[in-house]
Amino acid sequence: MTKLTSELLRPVVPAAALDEAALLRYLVANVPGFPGPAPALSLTQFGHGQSNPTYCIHASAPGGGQPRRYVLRKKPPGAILQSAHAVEREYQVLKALGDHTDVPVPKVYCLCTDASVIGTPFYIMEYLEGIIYPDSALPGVTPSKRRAIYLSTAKTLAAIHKVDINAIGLQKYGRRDNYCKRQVERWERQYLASTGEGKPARYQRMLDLARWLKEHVPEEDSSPGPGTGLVHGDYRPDNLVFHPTEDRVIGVIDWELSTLGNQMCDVAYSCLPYIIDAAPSARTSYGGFQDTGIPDGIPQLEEYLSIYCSFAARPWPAANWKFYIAFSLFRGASIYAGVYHRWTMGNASGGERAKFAGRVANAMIDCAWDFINRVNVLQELPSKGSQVLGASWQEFHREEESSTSEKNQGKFVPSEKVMQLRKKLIKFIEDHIYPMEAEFYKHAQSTSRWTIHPEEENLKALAKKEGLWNLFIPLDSAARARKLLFEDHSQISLGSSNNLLLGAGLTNLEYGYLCEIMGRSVWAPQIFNCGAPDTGNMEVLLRYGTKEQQKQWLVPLLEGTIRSGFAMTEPQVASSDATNIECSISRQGDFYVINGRKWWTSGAMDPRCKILILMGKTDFSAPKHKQQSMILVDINTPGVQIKRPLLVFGFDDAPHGHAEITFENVRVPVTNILLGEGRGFEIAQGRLGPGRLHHCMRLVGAAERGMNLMVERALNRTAFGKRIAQHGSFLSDLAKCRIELEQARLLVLEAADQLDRHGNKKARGILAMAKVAAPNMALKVLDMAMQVHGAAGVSSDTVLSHLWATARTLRIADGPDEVHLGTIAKLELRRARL
Ligand SMILES: Cc1cc2nc3c(=O)[nH]c(=O)nc-3n(C[C@H](O)[C@H](O)[C@H](O)COP(=O)(O)OP(=O)(O)OC[C@H]3O[C@@H](n4cnc5c(N)ncnc54)[C@H](O)[C@@H]3O)c2cc1C
Repeated sequence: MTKLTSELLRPVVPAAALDEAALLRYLVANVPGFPGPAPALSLTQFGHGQSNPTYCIHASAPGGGQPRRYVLRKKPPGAILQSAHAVEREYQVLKALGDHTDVPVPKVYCLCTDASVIGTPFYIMEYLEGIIYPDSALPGVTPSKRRAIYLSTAKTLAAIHKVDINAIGLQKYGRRDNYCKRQVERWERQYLASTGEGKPARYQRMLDLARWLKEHVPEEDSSPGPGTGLVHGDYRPDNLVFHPTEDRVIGVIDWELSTLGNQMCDVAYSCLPYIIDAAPSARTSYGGFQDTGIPDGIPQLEEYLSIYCSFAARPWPAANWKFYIAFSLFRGASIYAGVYHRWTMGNASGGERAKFAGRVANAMIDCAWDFINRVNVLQELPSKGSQVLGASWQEFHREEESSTSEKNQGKFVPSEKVMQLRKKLIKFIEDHIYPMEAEFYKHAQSTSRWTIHPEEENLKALAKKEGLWNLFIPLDSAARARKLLFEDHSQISLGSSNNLLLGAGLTNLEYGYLCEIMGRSVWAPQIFNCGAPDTGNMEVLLRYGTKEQQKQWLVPLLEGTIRSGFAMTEPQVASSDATNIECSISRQGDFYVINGRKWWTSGAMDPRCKILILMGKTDFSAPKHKQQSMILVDINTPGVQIKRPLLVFGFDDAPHGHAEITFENVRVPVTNILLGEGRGFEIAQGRLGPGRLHHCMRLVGAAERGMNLMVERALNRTAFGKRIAQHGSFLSDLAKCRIELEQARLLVLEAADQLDRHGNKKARGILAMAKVAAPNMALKVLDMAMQVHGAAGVSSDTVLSHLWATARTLRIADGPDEVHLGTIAKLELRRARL
């Protein structure tokens, strides 16, 4: 169940009606930009939440036009507990955060402390249209989205906790020391005030719990040191507004309980869904995820915590976890007891649900005692393991990366420019691509599979805007195209808002550090316009295309408005030996006529595919390596027929696909020949060198993703009384995977470096080594990752099986292993003879 902010609005109940005329006068005078001079005003009320009544103001200017919306938040009417419902403090913290930090909060406009206007103080803030998830189990949300929502929740909490309170003027917002001690006393007092004679019944176990907490306050609570600072105080899903389409928090709301203090209380409170389902309802059972099972996609508690710890740079909280959870339950119980008390007096703002709040309060108290009596509440990790968890696996590697680059020495140390691009890429993939993977898969399995998911084009536009576009283009190829296309000052417009169509001026080695990142998701490369076979085809056009060919086909490929295919392989001949190719290209006047059958033309099923580079024979009687030519074929030329999509272990890789295609008397202009008749092999060498290496780079990235998923799984899954990560066999397999991965990565980087320094021909030995090593390594790592995932690993519920299937094809595609091994062996023997 998800709710748009607007869906939470209800008509204002008579008891909550405000003096609209007085309010309007105040708004016109005090809210900058409020529609004036005499706007029409209407009010609705937010139906969720149990604390300060919150209204939506709809204001339209007299002449009509789009009404503007604002949010008004006020103290509840009637007698209220001292220090509760302090809207003035909410306003103060929202203003400080909004003005000085990146913490997502609604903008505040004004604070009215004059109770004569509408009966109580209130403030006005921005209306955020977004999604609120009232149920922590996120029913009706896809698993990948659930995961993204939880990760964003953890990261946003970390962002709040990292705020420098001195820098934003909140140093006097509360005391940082002895927070828990003071809180236990405060909430005990509130509980006593909400229960007892003439009020709802008091539960003795709550008073016992208060005593236990006072006796177990952690040592760290007594000083204002690390781990203290801004505390939200009620950090849970329904106080977060998410972006309508992206899974990120756009507004943290309800700061009523915020103060300075011990931030681990916020963390534990945000973890309560794992312990208890505290939503007030008529239920009698309140088990959290750890009792009822974690909904698919929601990370394990340890992972959620590790993300928080890594982003907030906080140590693993196992030592005092029992206290913090028990405290959160205690505080929750006191809050609910207050809500229930207000309901019995008829002034709870949360409507009918408040009548169940008393029941939930008692369930929280019982749950706290059950938790206290448990032997193990959070995995005590050995110091090294907890370091990894505390920094999260990805962060751990990121830290390693940045410390390496800081030293700025050694052969494979990326430059600052590359590191910046790499960071940007990682962020882009984590923020925009991982969260869409499940959706892309769903689309690729639906009846619309051969169409493009609209979000793919949106993400391409975003990637281009961020300068993450065509990064694969090597310096020398870019230089040639730039010269050809622009030197004569012709009016060729690249038609793009940025000038990055010819890449970022990177060497193959530099691109290696980036291409690897793209390999982590099968959907990523094309979003950065760096997917095969387009990159190889663009490379051919960049290096060998005439000016006219570049204008017609290269420019739209660079723009990403069309896609392309490479048609070499034929079903009837062993195509690993390209001299076998039989497709004929015969000249007839101003045309070439093509006849033949191709298969495995990747990308040709894509509706955006407009151009094929076809390899065939122009002269069957020429010397063996001079018979072949490459020619451009518009896919819509009469005689080109797509016969069927081929499947790779059942994956058809829609919407790009791998096509079987027939060519029957296909006539293309002679100007479509590339470089000249008989020069196909020459081009193939130029195309396949970098292209092959890109596959290897991506395979390193795919393996790294496999490692990542494998480690996360092993840390979170228990078998035979231990985490999988604690079983000896796993540890040695994991270590071996890491060794193989690093070996392959170094080989790939070395090949890229040699390609840059010596060119294709001289680097062919090391290129062949990388081409054999990378897929075999990736297969081993991904296989191990699948093994650790058990049945889930071979299903389509994780990305592993698809990554594995793709890696397996690369022991064949772009030349089978045996051919590359032959190249390596020949060079070895030749060296021995010298
Ligand atoms: C997913 C995928 C995508 C592809 N995309 C494209 C594409 O876009 N365009 C395109 O043109 N092609 C593409 N291909 C085809 C691919 O390039 C060929 O499959 C590959 O070149 C091998 O050719 P073949 O299938 O005819 O195998 P064959 O040449 O028949 O070889 C079969 C086997 O024979 C053995 N063998 C071959 N040579 C030797 C040797 N010298 N020594 C010892 N053993 C040997 C190897 O075990 C080899 O696997 C793709 C293939 C796949 C699986």
